[in-house]
Amino acid sequence: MVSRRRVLLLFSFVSLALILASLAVLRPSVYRSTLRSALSHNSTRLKFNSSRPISSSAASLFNQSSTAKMSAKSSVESLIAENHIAVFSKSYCPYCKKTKDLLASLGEKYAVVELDQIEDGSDWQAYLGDKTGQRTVPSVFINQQHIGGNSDLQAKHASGELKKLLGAKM
Ligand SMILES: N[C@@H](CCC(=O)N[C@@H](CS)C(=O)NCC(=O)O)C(=O)O
Repeated sequence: MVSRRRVLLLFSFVSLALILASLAVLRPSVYRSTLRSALSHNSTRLKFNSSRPISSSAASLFNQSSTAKMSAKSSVESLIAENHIAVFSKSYCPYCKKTKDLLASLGEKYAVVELDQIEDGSDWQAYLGDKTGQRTVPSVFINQQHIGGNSDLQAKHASGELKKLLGAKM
Protein backbone atom coordinates (compact mmCIF):
# COMPACT_ATOMS: atom_id res chain seq x y z
CA MET A 1 0.00 0.00 0.00
CA VAL A 2 2.73 2.36 1.10
CA SER A 3 4.87 1.56 -1.84
CA ARG A 4 1.98 2.15 -4.28
CA ARG A 5 1.41 5.58 -2.71
CA ARG A 6 5.12 6.29 -3.12
CA VAL A 7 4.98 5.30 -6.73
CA LEU A 8 1.99 7.57 -7.32
CA LEU A 9 3.74 10.41 -5.52
CA LEU A 10 6.87 9.86 -7.54
CA PHE A 11 4.83 9.75 -10.75
CA SER A 12 3.14 13.06 -9.85
CA PHE A 13 6.48 14.67 -9.10
CA VAL A 14 7.93 13.44 -12.35
CA SER A 15 4.90 14.68 -14.30
CA LEU A 16 5.03 18.04 -12.61
CA ALA A 17 8.74 18.27 -13.25
CA LEU A 18 8.19 17.39 -16.93
CA ILE A 19 5.46 20.04 -17.30
CA LEU A 20 7.65 22.68 -15.65
CA ALA A 21 10.62 21.68 -17.77
CA SER A 22 8.65 21.86 -21.02
CA LEU A 23 7.29 25.28 -20.05
CA ALA A 24 10.79 26.49 -19.28
CA VAL A 25 12.15 25.10 -22.55
CA LEU A 26 9.33 26.01 -24.91
CA ARG A 27 8.22 29.42 -23.70
CA PRO A 28 11.48 31.27 -24.18
CA SER A 29 11.71 29.94 -27.72
CA VAL A 30 8.17 31.13 -28.45
CA TYR A 31 9.08 34.52 -27.04
CA ARG A 32 12.34 34.53 -28.93
CA SER A 33 10.70 33.84 -32.29
CA THR A 34 7.98 36.43 -31.67
CA LEU A 35 10.61 38.97 -30.75
CA ARG A 36 12.70 38.10 -33.81
CA SER A 37 9.81 38.56 -36.21
CA ALA A 38 8.66 41.70 -34.42
CA LEU A 39 12.11 43.15 -34.95
CA SER A 40 12.44 42.09 -38.56
CA HIS A 41 9.01 43.34 -39.75
CA ASN A 42 8.73 46.23 -37.43
CA SER A 43 6.15 48.46 -39.08
CA THR A 44 3.97 45.77 -40.62
CA ARG A 45 3.86 43.75 -37.44
CA LEU A 46 2.85 46.79 -35.49
CA LYS A 47 -0.18 47.19 -37.73
CA PHE A 48 -1.16 43.53 -37.47
CA ASN A 49 -0.38 43.41 -33.79
CA SER A 50 -2.71 46.26 -33.08
CA SER A 51 -5.26 43.57 -33.79
CA ARG A 52 -8.29 42.64 -35.74
CA PRO A 53 -10.34 45.80 -36.03
CA ILE A 54 -7.54 47.52 -37.95
CA SER A 55 -6.68 44.62 -40.22
CA SER A 56 -10.32 43.87 -40.98
CA SER A 57 -11.16 47.51 -41.61
CA ALA A 58 -8.05 47.76 -43.80
CA ALA A 59 -9.31 44.75 -45.72
CA SER A 60 -12.71 46.31 -46.22
CA LEU A 61 -11.11 49.59 -47.29
CA PHE A 62 -9.02 47.65 -49.79
CA ASN A 63 -12.14 45.92 -51.12
CA GLN A 64 -13.99 49.20 -51.43
CA SER A 65 -11.18 50.86 -53.30
CA SER A 66 -10.63 47.90 -55.59
CA THR A 67 -14.38 47.85 -56.33
CA ALA A 68 -14.29 51.58 -57.10
CA LYS A 69 -11.31 51.01 -59.39
CA MET A 70 -13.09 48.17 -61.17
CA SER A 71 -16.16 50.29 -61.78
CA ALA A 72 -14.03 53.26 -62.94
CA LYS A 73 -12.29 50.93 -65.37
CA SER A 74 -15.53 49.56 -66.82
CA SER A 75 -17.10 53.04 -67.04
CA VAL A 76 -14.09 54.46 -68.86
CA GLU A 77 -13.90 51.47 -71.18
CA SER A 78 -17.59 51.60 -72.08
CA LEU A 79 -17.48 55.35 -72.76
CA ILE A 80 -14.56 54.78 -75.14
CA ALA A 81 -16.14 51.71 -76.75
CA GLU A 82 -19.57 53.29 -77.29
CA ASN A 83 -18.53 56.66 -78.72
CA HIS A 84 -16.78 57.73 -81.87
CA ILE A 85 -15.17 60.52 -79.86
CA ALA A 86 -14.73 60.40 -76.07
CA VAL A 87 -13.26 63.31 -74.12
CA PHE A 88 -12.26 63.03 -70.46
CA SER A 89 -12.23 66.60 -69.28
CA LYS A 90 -12.45 68.92 -66.27
CA SER A 91 -14.96 71.72 -66.31
CA TYR A 92 -12.46 74.45 -65.31
CA CYS A 93 -9.60 73.27 -67.52
CA PRO A 94 -8.64 75.72 -70.30
CA TYR A 95 -6.99 72.98 -72.42
CA CYS A 96 -10.19 70.95 -72.20
CA LYS A 97 -12.18 73.96 -73.35
CA LYS A 98 -9.91 74.33 -76.38
CA THR A 99 -10.43 70.66 -77.24
CA LYS A 100 -14.21 70.86 -76.88
CA ASP A 101 -14.32 74.12 -78.88
CA LEU A 102 -12.28 72.58 -81.72
CA LEU A 103 -14.49 69.49 -81.93
CA ALA A 104 -17.63 71.66 -81.83
CA SER A 105 -16.25 73.96 -84.52
CA LEU A 106 -15.74 70.90 -86.74
CA GLY A 107 -19.38 69.98 -86.17
CA GLU A 108 -18.44 66.78 -84.36
CA LYS A 109 -20.59 65.13 -81.72
CA TYR A 110 -18.56 63.84 -78.83
CA ALA A 111 -19.12 62.27 -75.46
CA VAL A 112 -17.60 64.21 -72.61
CA VAL A 113 -17.19 63.48 -68.91
CA GLU A 114 -16.16 66.28 -66.59
CA LEU A 115 -14.06 64.32 -64.11
CA ASP A 116 -14.26 67.08 -61.48
CA GLN A 117 -18.03 66.78 -61.47
CA ILE A 118 -18.42 63.06 -60.87
CA GLU A 119 -17.95 61.33 -57.55
CA ASP A 120 -15.21 58.89 -58.54
CA GLY A 121 -13.52 61.17 -61.08
CA SER A 122 -10.11 60.65 -59.50
CA ASP A 123 -10.47 56.86 -59.97
CA TRP A 124 -11.36 57.44 -63.64
CA GLN A 125 -8.35 59.70 -64.04
CA ALA A 126 -6.07 57.17 -62.31
CA TYR A 127 -7.33 54.40 -64.57
CA LEU A 128 -6.83 56.58 -67.66
CA GLY A 129 -3.30 57.32 -66.46
CA ASP A 130 -2.56 53.60 -66.08
CA LYS A 131 -4.11 52.81 -69.44
CA THR A 132 -2.51 55.51 -71.57
CA GLY A 133 0.42 56.86 -69.57
CA GLN A 134 -1.19 60.31 -69.75
CA ARG A 135 -2.29 61.63 -66.37
CA THR A 136 -3.58 65.03 -67.47
CA VAL A 137 -6.89 66.15 -68.99
CA PRO A 138 -8.19 66.42 -71.58
CA SER A 139 -7.67 62.83 -72.61
CA VAL A 140 -9.13 62.28 -76.06
CA PHE A 141 -10.10 59.05 -77.80
CA ILE A 142 -11.21 58.78 -81.41
CA ASN A 143 -12.38 55.41 -82.74
CA GLN A 144 -11.21 53.82 -79.49
CA GLN A 145 -7.70 55.09 -80.22
CA HIS A 146 -5.98 57.30 -77.69
CA ILE A 147 -5.11 60.60 -79.35
CA GLY A 148 -3.60 62.34 -76.32
CA GLY A 149 -4.23 65.74 -74.80
CA ASN A 150 -5.27 69.06 -76.29
CA SER A 151 -1.87 69.80 -77.84
CA ASP A 152 -1.91 66.40 -79.59
CA LEU A 153 -5.42 67.03 -80.92
CA GLN A 154 -4.53 70.53 -82.14
CA ALA A 155 -1.39 69.17 -83.83
CA LYS A 156 -3.41 66.49 -85.61
CA HIS A 157 -5.88 69.18 -86.71
CA ALA A 158 -3.07 71.34 -88.10
CA SER A 159 -1.54 68.43 -90.00
CA GLY A 160 -4.86 67.32 -91.52
CA GLU A 161 -4.65 63.97 -89.75
CA LEU A 162 -7.63 64.75 -87.54
CA LYS A 163 -9.98 65.04 -90.54
CA LYS A 164 -8.91 61.57 -91.66
CA LEU A 165 -9.46 60.15 -88.20
CA LEU A 166 -12.88 61.78 -87.94
CA GLY A 167 -13.84 60.60 -91.40
CA ALA A 168 -13.10 57.00 -90.50
CA LYS A 169 -16.16 56.33 -88.35
CA MET A 170 -16.18 52.81 -86.99
N1 LIG B 1 -0.26 69.66 -72.63
C1 LIG B 1 -1.48 69.22 -72.01
C2 LIG B 1 -1.81 70.09 -70.80
C3 LIG B 1 -2.98 69.56 -70.02
C4 LIG B 1 -3.02 70.01 -68.58
O1 LIG B 1 -2.02 70.55 -68.04
N2 LIG B 1 -4.14 69.83 -67.94
C5 LIG B 1 -4.27 70.11 -66.54
C6 LIG B 1 -5.68 70.70 -66.26
S1 LIG B 1 -5.93 72.25 -67.07
C7 LIG B 1 -4.21 68.84 -65.73
O2 LIG B 1 -4.60 67.78 -66.20
N3 LIG B 1 -3.74 68.94 -64.49
C8 LIG B 1 -3.68 67.81 -63.61
C9 LIG B 1 -5.03 67.44 -63.07
O3 LIG B 1 -6.02 68.16 -63.22
O4 LIG B 1 -5.08 66.35 -62.45
C10 LIG B 1 -2.58 69.27 -73.07
O5 LIG B 1 -2.40 69.96 -74.08
O6 LIG B 1 -3.59 68.59 -72.91
